[in-house]
Amino acid sequence: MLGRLVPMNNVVRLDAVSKVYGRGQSAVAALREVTIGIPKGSFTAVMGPSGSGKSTFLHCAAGLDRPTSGSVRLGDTELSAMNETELTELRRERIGFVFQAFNLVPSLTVTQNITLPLRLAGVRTDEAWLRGIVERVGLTGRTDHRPAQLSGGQQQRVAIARALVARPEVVFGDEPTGALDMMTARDVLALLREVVDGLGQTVVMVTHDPIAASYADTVLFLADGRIVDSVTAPTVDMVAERMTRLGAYV
Ligand SMILES: Nc1ncnc2c1ncn2[C@@H]1O[C@H](COP(=O)(O)OP(=O)(O)OP(=O)(O)O)[C@@H](O)[C@H]1O
Repeated sequence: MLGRLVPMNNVVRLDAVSKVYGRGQSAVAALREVTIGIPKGSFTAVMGPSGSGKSTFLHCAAGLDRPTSGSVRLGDTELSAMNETELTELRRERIGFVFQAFNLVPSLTVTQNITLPLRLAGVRTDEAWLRGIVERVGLTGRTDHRPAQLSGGQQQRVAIARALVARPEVVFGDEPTGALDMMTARDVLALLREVVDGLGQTVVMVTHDPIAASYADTVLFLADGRIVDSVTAPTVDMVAERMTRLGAYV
């Protein structure tokens, strides 16, 4: 049924990925044989009831955690074969992250926060690219400010710029609008949409919010560790209806 979601140009591919936490009687199967491809230049939202495996999916797909079995590939790179140092390097150089808590360094300016991943990787900043990113996220004129001088939405824009600065193959978001009020959240979601449409970036975002999910091209629904449904060109109502059917709001 999900075959049409797995074309050849996948940036990320999970094959039969399972994740079991703990052992014996206390073992919890958080993911069960999940197979999915994330096409290049797509915006994917991952939804599901609490405990359905969303965070585990994101962590396995992004090389933050290892599956118990199965394969995770970023481009042609098989992640399960990598050691911790290699995974750290891969995350730094090839993956962008945007979290609910913006995770900015308070003592650094906007520009210094954005370019931090490059400095950690020992890579020179491409000034023209940086200017373009800063402009795209709407922070021109704020580059010397510190995080405390910015609103929540502006801080998340810094985090998005930081996620984009190394030209990653994919950006993973874990509830990126979870800490924002609705209006600000919509601005940030529109920015993520624009990053996909304008830069061809691939974005995968875990969210509880049907409005947030409606900005994506495809919504994947997890239940009990499995992808049980997907919706393309989602509307808020379609997403809310699916979530209700999965028992998320009852
Ligand atoms: N470190 C862990 N040790 C043991 N069990 C865990 C661990 N992390 C997650 N789990 C269990 O795995 C299952 C999936 O958890 P996960 O956090 O991926 O779900 P989720 O959909 O992200 O939930 P939520 O929406 O509440 O954040 C749950 O049953 C959870 O209790």
